[in-house]
Amino acid sequence: METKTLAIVGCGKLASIVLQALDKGLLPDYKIIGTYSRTFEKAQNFANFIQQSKNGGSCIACCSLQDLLDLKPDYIAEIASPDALKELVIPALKNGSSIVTLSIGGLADAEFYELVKKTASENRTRVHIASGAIGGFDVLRTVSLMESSTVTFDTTKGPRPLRRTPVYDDIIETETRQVFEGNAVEAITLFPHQVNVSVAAALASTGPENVKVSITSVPDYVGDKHRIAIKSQQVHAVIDIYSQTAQIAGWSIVNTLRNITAPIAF
Ligand SMILES: NC(=O)C1=CN([C@@H]2O[C@H](COP(=O)(O)OP(=O)(O)OC[C@H]3O[C@@H](n4cnc5c(N)ncnc54)[C@H](OP(=O)(O)O)[C@@H]3O)[C@@H](O)[C@H]2O)C=CC1
Ligand SMILES: O=C([O-])CC(=O)C(=O)O
Repeated sequence: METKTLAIVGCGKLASIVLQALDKGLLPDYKIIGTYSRTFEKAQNFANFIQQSKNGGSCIACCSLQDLLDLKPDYIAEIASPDALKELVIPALKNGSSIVTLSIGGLADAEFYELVKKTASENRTRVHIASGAIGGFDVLRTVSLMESSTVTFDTTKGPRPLRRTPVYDDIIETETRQVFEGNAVEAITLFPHQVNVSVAAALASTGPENVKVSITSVPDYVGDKHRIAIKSQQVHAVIDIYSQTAQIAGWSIVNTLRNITAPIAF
């Protein structure tokens, strides 16, 4: 397999897992040639780490998204935010770069999603939706091909990640409450950093407008628990995933990158 060039957009907590994977030799088919983040110093720290890693090489810290695009990477790992994905996805695909993304919420709008599909297809590029903190996209997509289905997405969280959101109320520090019920488009609009997973599951199945999402807050709850249920005439599947931290999401970027170049793909 020919080596692919990779650039990272968003040099935060989860992106640092990609660097760990590089350093451990888990990304042998990639050269990370560029980094970009809202705060230049973070992009610089990432680039320095990559240059010093025994499995790294020359890597440029970029001052702007355009500088990163000018490097013409084969792949861009977007690990920043749904707004960053919205900003970069069309120019990147037109530039010949495929995207691996964690901020799937940026694709919740149906019209924008169609434009992304069309742009990728016209430019022979692709968008890879990382499984993030969930899984089961294979079942969701397969059942959706077979027959019509209904899909629900239920999340349990502690009050802490909800503190700076519109649904926050002191009561959730001491009492269990359902704090949100709506579809996946409404969910990601209210919680842009919390429910990318619901948009991902929805895009894999019946669509963000059609998946019913609920969020329940439980006092002192640590981590996130997600239950995805798909029900059709022939199949009923329930996917339950608990994770204590969001690290699984960072590792899912690594897994997606490895799958892209692997002789056997899952
Ligand atoms: N699908 C999933 O399961 C999950 C998805 N996520 C997504 O992954 C993203 C990253 O999470 P995490 O690493 O924990 O977050 P962090 O806040 O630790 O890292 C995000 C980084 O991206 C940078 N950034 C934010 N917006 C932009 C932008 N517009 N352009 C360039 N850089 C930007 C930040 O800025 P700065 O450089 O100023 O620090 C920061 O360094 C989340 O925002 C969320 O969208 C998160 C968890 C699970
Ligand atoms: O970490 C999680 O469980 C989910 C999350 O933040 C997201 O989907 O944005």
